[in-house]
Amino acid sequence: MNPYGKARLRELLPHPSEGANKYTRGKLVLMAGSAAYPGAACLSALASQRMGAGYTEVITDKRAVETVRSVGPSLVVASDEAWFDRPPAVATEKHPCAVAVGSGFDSGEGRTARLLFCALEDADAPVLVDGGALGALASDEGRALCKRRFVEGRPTVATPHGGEAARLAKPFDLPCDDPSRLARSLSLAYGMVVVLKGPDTWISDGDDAFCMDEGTAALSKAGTGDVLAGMIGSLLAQGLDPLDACMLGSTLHARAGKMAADELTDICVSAEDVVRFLPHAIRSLSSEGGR
Ligand SMILES: NC(=O)C1=CN([C@@H]2O[C@H](COP(=O)(O)OP(=O)(O)OC[C@H]3O[C@@H](n4cnc5c(N)ncnc54)[C@H](OP(=O)(O)O)[C@@H]3O)[C@@H](O)[C@H]2O)[C@@H](O)CC1
Ligand SMILES: Nc1ncnc2c1ncn2[C@@H]1O[C@H](COP(=O)(O)OP(=O)(O)O)[C@@H](O)[C@H]1O
Repeated sequence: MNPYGKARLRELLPHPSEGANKYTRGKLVLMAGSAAYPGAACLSALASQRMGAGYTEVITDKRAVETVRSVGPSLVVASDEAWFDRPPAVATEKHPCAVAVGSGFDSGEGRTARLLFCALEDADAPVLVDGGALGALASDEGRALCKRRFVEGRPTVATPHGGEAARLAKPFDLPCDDPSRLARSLSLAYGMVVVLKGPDTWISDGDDAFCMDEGTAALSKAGTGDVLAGMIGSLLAQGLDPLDACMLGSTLHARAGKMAADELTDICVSAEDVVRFLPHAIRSLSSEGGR
């Protein structure tokens, strides 16, 4: 039975406590964007802020810095050149944090694997892997680092679409015809929580596989996956358990897409609209009755 009914999801909403400050609410270090795809970093960062993280710091290619800065003055933005000299992200009970890496990365660039491996190796905090970094996760070194994080109890989450999931499945020769089975087998093979995106989204921690089927084809537009990565990263940064963060983030993303389509038509919805309608999705979940 799926325990993620309305009541459970409502309980997971990360309302700030009375005495909260931006650090106690959680910091997402978002390693995203490239010269080719600066927009993905913008979408993920705006989604992270809307989803409640107290502090969203974007680490991006130096050629994308100004673009990302221009979408939101409250974003803290830095070039990835200084990344390797920084102290690693460490999550504590007082100051939760998470790292999201890969949305808008260019899989053809050498920096992609370097940044991913550095995040997987150093971060003593949940790490979400998305987009252009998923190919490097499937490499020998990526798989070994992921397994090590699992053994050490450091959570990793991956958010592949069907094409990216097939790349992750290849080194293990996993069959890709059944999404529920694929989400579960990828989770077990890598030691991570998997969000396998598609018309239905399958979420697995290796033990269970849950279907999130509240989406709409209006979401099938470039950038909506970058928004989802920012939302789930933000929830991880606020200290939610990885499976809870994936279920709540995916459901709110689907509902925001539906509410946007109700107002704008299923033709017109863009990734930016999903971010814009997120508050409506949160308000509707907060006020809904029922289990
Ligand atoms: N505004 C921006 O900056 C944006 C930046 N973005 C960034 O771009 C980077 C590259 O990401 P990407 O998804 O565009 O390309 P890639 O990883 O090569 O996969 C595409 C190939 O996989 C296959 N495929 C199979 N199933 C599939 C499915 N369900 N959904 C989609 N594809 C599926 C399909 O092949 P087919 O099966 O059709 O032969 C297809 O040819 C990444 O970092 C991302 O974050 C984007 O988010 C857009 C907005
Ligand atoms: N037909 C569909 N019905 C419901 N949701 C969909 C559909 N097509 C795509 N989506 C959702 O839209 C998002 C697309 O993510 P992704 O493929 O990574 O796009 P991008 O890389 O362009 O950001 C996912 O959350 C996916 O579940």
